[in-house]
Amino acid sequence: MKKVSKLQRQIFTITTALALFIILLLGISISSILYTQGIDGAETALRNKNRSVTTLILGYFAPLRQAIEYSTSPDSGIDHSRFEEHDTRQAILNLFEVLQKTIPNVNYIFSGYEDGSLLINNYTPPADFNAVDRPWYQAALDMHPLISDGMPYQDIISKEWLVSFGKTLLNANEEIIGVLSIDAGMDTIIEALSVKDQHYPTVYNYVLNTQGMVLIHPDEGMRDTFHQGIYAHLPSADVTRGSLNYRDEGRQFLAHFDRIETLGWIVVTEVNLADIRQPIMKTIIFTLLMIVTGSLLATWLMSFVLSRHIIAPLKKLQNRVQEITEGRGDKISEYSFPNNEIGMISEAIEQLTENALIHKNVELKIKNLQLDALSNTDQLTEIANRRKMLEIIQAEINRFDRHKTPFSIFMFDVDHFKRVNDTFGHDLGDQVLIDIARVVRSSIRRTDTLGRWGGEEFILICPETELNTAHNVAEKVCSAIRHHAFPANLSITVSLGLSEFRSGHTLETILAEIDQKMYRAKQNGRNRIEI
Ligand SMILES: Nc1nc2c(ncn2[C@@H]2O[C@H](COP(=O)(O)OP(=O)(O)OP(=O)(O)O)[C@@H](O)[C@H]2O)c(=O)[nH]1
Repeated sequence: MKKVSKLQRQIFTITTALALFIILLLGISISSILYTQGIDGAETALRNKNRSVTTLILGYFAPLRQAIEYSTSPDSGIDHSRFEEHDTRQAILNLFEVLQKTIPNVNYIFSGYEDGSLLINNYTPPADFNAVDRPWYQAALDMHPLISDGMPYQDIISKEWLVSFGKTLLNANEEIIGVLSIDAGMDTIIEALSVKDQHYPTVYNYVLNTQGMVLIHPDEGMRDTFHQGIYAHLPSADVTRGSLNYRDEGRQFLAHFDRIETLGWIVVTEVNLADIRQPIMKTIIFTLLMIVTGSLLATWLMSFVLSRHIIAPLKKLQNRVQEITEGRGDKISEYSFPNNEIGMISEAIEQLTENALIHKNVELKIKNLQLDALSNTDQLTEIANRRKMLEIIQAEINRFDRHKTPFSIFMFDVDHFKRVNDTFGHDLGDQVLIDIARVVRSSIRRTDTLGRWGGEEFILICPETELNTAHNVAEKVCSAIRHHAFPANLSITVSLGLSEFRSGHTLETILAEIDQKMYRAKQNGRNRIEI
């Protein structure tokens, strides 16, 4: 698995935190908007439903009420005070028949009189029938001189739901002589009340009378009961319609009501709030899920894009700098930095690193050279030391082995040097050794190498030099020392052993040989050359 970089993790954490913050803000505002919209929508649906049901009821009963008004008024041409006369009775029955046929939904139209008699077509009342005792008669008396409220009731025989309206009949002296009433079928109204709303199927309608008694309700059990829940929350009678929110038996309801004054009905359209909340909550949860998914996807996409455009070049830069610092800087990088600020900065850093490294390398080379010089040079005389001389001799031996190039080696030791030290001190002794090195170097070829072998012993190597020539060089060296003006007018001589390297010699044997020759020169009186 690809390792996630620290920067990548930081970008991811920041963008995710930002996304969660946005989700929280969006979530709160969208939830509250959706909730308010949902409730508003339900309220509008309740209002519209209620309006349509009320309009239907009004439209349904209007012709019935007109028929009552007409039949009880002098316009009908009937004098009801003469109801006992045969012709009048016949005229009344004829009028009833016409109205029954022409007005839809009319079941019966009839009139009852003070004497208990009833005028009606196609109906035979029971033997003990007394019109004055019937509820419709009483209702009309109660509402005199207006038409009584619509009073729903169930027919005893057919079990059909009916509604009746009535109005008092008056004589010339404006005295009540009877009641004219219409019975109408309620099927159309009950059907209209029970039609479900397409968007809010749990919405239902019912009808109360002005005293809060349930006249019509989809739940049969509620009929003729007092609806305390809503009645307690209904505003005063002068408010004809409106919305209300009430709690009943632990449940909360949203309702819209409309008073139909001519009928004495209150048409209520309501819904249990829990039924409305459920789809709203579903919509909110679905929307929130979409927001969360969308925001997180956008965040991850943003992290990915940022990674591509920021982290990838930085990672490349990191690798490139590492390559350079590990000495693999000459490797051609397959990656080209992007053409933006990051790319420019990356290239600048790459260049800086390269320059810094080149500078460091130069410094290192100088230091190495200095170190090399120090390890190969004698501190006092500044000529090659024993280690370096061994290297040079070995190189000459190798050349000899390959090309048979001749070379000679000298070893010389300062005579009675101890006395110099003892007499003039160590510092002066040092100065003598420095002078010897300088004098000898100036009297030999550039290709010859002088080195200090240790103490007051020196060694000289002369490449491409045979014994005879080497002997001359030795003479020249000894003479130069002898004639040099040393401090304190000291007269310095050396004893010198000299050999030409020949086949059969090795590094060890040639060194041993010249050492012995030098020793012999000492033995033979010093200030001399032994070949
Ligand atoms: N000042 C000085 N003295 C040195 C140095 N290296 C060796 N010596 C001295 O050189 C002297 C060498 O003495 P010896 O080995 O007895 O030889 P010599 O006195 O030169 O006598 P012969 O070699 O027999 O002629 C010693 O006193 C060393 O201390 C140096 O770097 N500086």
